[in-house]
Amino acid sequence: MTGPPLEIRDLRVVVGGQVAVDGVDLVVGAGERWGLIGPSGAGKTMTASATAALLPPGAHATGSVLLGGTELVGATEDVHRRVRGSAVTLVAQDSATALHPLVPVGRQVAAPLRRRHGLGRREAARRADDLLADVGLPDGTARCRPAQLSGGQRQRVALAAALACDVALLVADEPTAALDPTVARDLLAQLDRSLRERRIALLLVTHDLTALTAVCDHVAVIDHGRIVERGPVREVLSAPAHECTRALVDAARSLVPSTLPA
Ligand SMILES: Nc1ncnc2c1ncn2[C@@H]1O[C@H](COP(=O)(O)OP(=O)(O)OP(=O)(O)O)[C@@H](O)[C@H]1O
Repeated sequence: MTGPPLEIRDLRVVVGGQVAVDGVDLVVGAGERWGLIGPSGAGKTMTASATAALLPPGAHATGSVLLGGTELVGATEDVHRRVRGSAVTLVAQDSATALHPLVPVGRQVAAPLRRRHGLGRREAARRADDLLADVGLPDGTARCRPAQLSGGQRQRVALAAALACDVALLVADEPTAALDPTVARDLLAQLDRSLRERRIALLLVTHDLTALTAVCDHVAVIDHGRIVERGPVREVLSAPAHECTRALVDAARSLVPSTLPA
């Protein structure tokens, strides 16, 4: 890999005739954990989708998104397919729904290990067991089908599958939005540990400033498709300079007064 895990320059995304992302610049260095926050409709998901080579049909991107030196903007679907799972992987709010309902989850975690890393069946199964244990799932989980697991356990399986890809950058779009607060907190703690151990960089899209402070070291605030403020999480949240950031911090404080930096 050459260059940082992610380097976005002057990214513009037009979708449905609307400018969803309007000149975003963002560099995520090796092992850095960036949060992307902003009001609804600000362009967070479109930025994350462009980064994960997963823009919806009809969306048109210009500018540059370099993943470990590979340009995604204007690249063919072949290039996009190649970087997904080798340079970047996405965990979304509904990633668990992407699991096949009839296939034991161990085989689903093992699949990228076999496909991308060429491991044999036994070795891949052993690695999948390790990964499921690493994300805090009990022994025997590998044999379960998704319906036998809770929502939080299924999101952990999705995280294990993402870690199996051994990428430099994980993009997570509201990975805990569908979980209750306790389960969400545990999953975020797990995400934090897993990324630290592997030195994987993160781009986390979230509405939840508690999640942001739990996992990220840096934050970028996006409004109307533009980044309006960025910096270390504690600095930005304790002294927000832009009115959009102030509104997000005030709203979060009114809900959970004690969990944000003073
Ligand atoms: N598939 C689509 N077709 C047309 N317009 C879209 C599509 N997806 C998003 N948009 C528009 O692009 C803009 C940015 O959307 P995006 O989903 O990136 O916002 P967001 O910041 O993630 O919002 P939220 O926090 O509500 O998920 C919005 O104006 C939205 O209406």
